[in-house]
Amino acid sequence: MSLEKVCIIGSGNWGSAVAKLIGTNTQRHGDLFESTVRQWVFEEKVNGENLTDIINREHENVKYLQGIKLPENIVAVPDVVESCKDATLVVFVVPHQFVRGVCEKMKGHLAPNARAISLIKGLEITSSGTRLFSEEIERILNIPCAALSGANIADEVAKEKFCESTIGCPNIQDGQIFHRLFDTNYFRINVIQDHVGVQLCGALKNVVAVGAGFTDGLGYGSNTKAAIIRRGLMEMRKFGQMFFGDMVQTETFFESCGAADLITTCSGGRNRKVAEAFVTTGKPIDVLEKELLNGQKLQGTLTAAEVNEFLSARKMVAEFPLFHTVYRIVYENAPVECIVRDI
Ligand SMILES: NC(=O)c1ccc[n+]([C@@H]2O[C@H](COP(=O)([O-])OP(=O)(O)OC[C@H]3O[C@@H](n4cnc5c(N)ncnc54)[C@H](O)[C@@H]3O)[C@@H](O)[C@H]2O)c1
Ligand SMILES: O=P(O)(O)OC[C@H](O)CO
Repeated sequence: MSLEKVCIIGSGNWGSAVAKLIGTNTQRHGDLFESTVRQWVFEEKVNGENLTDIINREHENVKYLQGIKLPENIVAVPDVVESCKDATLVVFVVPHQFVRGVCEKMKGHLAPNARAISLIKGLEITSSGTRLFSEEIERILNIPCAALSGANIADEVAKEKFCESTIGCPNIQDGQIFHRLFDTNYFRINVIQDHVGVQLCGALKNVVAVGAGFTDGLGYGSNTKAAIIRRGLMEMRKFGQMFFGDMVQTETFFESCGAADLITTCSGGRNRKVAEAFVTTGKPIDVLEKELLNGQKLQGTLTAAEVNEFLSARKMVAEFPLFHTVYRIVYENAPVECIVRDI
């Protein structure tokens, strides 16, 4: 049996933490994976030097995951085609707004038996419909795509603080391979078959996190946060039931990708942090994203707009008061107090 050749598409905060996991596991499971893992890095200058050169020399992504050493078998590559050439396992971990452009460039360069896994927390949503990123990747690259999502703040995972994560993979054999690619004693994976539910949870929790950040900005306490989390969970499940029907299992909301991710993202995530600052400083979201995140990308406000466009087109915003209120506060100058008054 030939060894799986892994590539990672993306190198932000999560992409870098995941590179550490994957680099360790490809060395540990030499019976299954080639050791060398190429990682596509969106090239940029850091102190006048290419980020890829720094990563390959220092074995550290000094911009997106400072202070964490990456295994030496992780090789940063600035050209996306070169990074994915003949890969059999492709890990997608880019902010959701960049997925389509990157996939288009990769067409025709993967191994014929390639499979992918999406770690992206977002949905491709327009007024005409909603598409999961696994579907988008399958459509463009014509390969099957699983999903991984969980209560996983990148900095904590990189510091090896115990957590869990969920892989949704319809193909049981591929699920076992992805399990070996990601699972460690501090990053425990549960594999389920519901890759649709896993991705819905990962995308929609970001909108809830923005709402939770608003309540922090208002100085409300844990009880309010718990109410936002509970309402958010209900709307996430309702969204799944209404638009994906039997493809989403209720049990998935009890996995790490569901309730657990809501708790962590509403406590320690970037969406929460920027939303809190939106209330306390009065600055626009895009300004705060630049000031507070050092190049990292906010997903929740964009997803709030996309979800709202989708629901509006179906005249269904009233059925999702939390999602709609987050949208109104960010994009329509609704008073931030609406986050409790209108849900
Ligand atoms: N950071 C976390 O804790 C975390 C945890 C779990 C899941 N996620 C999800 O993982 C996905 C990736 O997030 P991240 O945290 O790795 O990224 P990030 O927000 O930290 O970094 C942004 C990345 O986008 C790249 N970029 C900037 N402009 C680009 C362009 N025009 N084209 C392509 N790439 C460009 C940057 O180089 C950088 O690598 C997101 O969907 C996120 O929700 C993040
Ligand atoms: O920092 P956030 O808000 O993008 O959330 C990070 C992870 O998704 C938490 O699991």
